[in-house]
Amino acid sequence: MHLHRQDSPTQAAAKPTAKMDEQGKFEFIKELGRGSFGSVVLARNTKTGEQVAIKKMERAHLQRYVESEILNHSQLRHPHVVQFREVFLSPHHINIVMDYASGGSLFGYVQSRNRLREPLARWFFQQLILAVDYCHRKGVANRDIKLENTLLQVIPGLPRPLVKICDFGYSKHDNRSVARSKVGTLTYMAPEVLQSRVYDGKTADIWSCGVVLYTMLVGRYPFQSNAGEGAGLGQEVMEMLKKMKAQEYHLPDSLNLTPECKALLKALLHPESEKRVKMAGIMADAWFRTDLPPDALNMNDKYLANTRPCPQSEAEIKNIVAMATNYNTNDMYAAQGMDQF
Ligand SMILES: Nc1ncnc2c1ncn2[C@@H]1O[C@H](COP(=O)(O)OP(=O)(O)OP(=O)(O)O)[C@@H](O)[C@H]1O
Repeated sequence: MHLHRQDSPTQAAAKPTAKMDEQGKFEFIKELGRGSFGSVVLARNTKTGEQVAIKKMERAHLQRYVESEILNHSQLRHPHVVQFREVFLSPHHINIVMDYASGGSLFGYVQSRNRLREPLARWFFQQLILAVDYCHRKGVANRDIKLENTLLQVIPGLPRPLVKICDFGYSKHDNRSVARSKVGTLTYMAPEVLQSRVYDGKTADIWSCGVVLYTMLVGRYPFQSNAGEGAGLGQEVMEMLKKMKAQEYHLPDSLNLTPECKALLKALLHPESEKRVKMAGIMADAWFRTDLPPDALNMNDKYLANTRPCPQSEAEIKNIVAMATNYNTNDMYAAQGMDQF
C-alpha cells in the first residue's frame, strides 16, 4: 500500500438522520467527506427525490477562494465535471449543491487495486483530459487536479465508471491577475508552482494530470522526498524539486508499459513549463487517442457553446457570497435555533 490521501479530509462515518435545511428543500442523508472548510453531505431533494451532494462551508471560516470557487464552478457544464446546481445560505453555512458522484474517488479505486493496467488508466486519463481541456477553454484553471478530486460515477450498462472532476476551491479564471500563489496539493504541484514563480495555472494542471496518470499506472507518487520524519517542509520541497528537474521517477520494467505511454508521461512531467506538452499535443498523441470514442474530441466544442449553464446569475452568486459573511443575520437565525441543516 503506497498511496496515502494527500491533504485529504477525514472520511467521517455515515450518520443517518432526517435533518432538513430550513426551507425544507433538502433532506440530509449522510456525510460524504470532511475537510477544513466544513463537509460534503449527501442529501435528497424533498420535491424531486433526487440525490445531490452539498458542500457546506462554515460562514465563520470562509476561505478567501470561496467566491471564485463558486463562480468558476457555476460556469461549467460538461459530462466529466461534477455539475454545479445552485448555492444557498443557511444560518451557519454557505451550501454548494452539486450532482452526486456515487462511485467514490479515483484515489479509492486505484488504492483498492494497487495500480491500473494501461488501457484502464487511459480510460480515466482521457476523461480527465477532456474535462480539464473544457475548463481551460472556459478560462478556468483548476490548480488542484488529483486522484482525490477525481470522482467516479457508475452508469448502469457501462463496464467502467465515468470520471467527474470536482473541487474548484483553488481554481483561477483567466481574466483575474496572474497566478503566483502556491496553491494545490504538494505531491501534485508542478515545479514552477513549488518554486512560487509566476506560473500559468493551465500548464500546471497538465503537470498534475501527468502525476495522476503516473500514480494510476505505478500505484505510487512519482516524486516523493526521502527526507525522514522531522525533516522540514523546505527540505522536502528541495528534494522533490531536484527529482522533478532530473525527471527522476521510477517506472518498473515489470509494469510492461508501452514506449508510447512512457513518452507521454515524460512529456507531461517536463520540468520546464514552456516545454511541457500542451493540451493540443495530448489530444494529438497516438497513445491518448487509442480507444477514444470517435466523437470525444468534438464533444468539448458542443459543451463550450453553452455559455451560461447555471440558472443563478453571477450577480446573484456574488450577492449570496457577500451575504454569507453577514453575521448579524447569522446570529439572528442561530438565536431562533434555526440552524437545523
Ligand atoms: N459531488 C460529489 N459527489 C460525491 N462525493 C463528493 C462530491 N463532492 C465532494 N465529494 C466528497 O467529499 C470530499 C471532499 O470534497 P472536496 O474535495 O470538495 O473538499 P476539500 O476539502 O476542498 O478537498 P481537498 O482538501 O482535497 O481540497 C471529496 O473527496 C469526495 O469524497
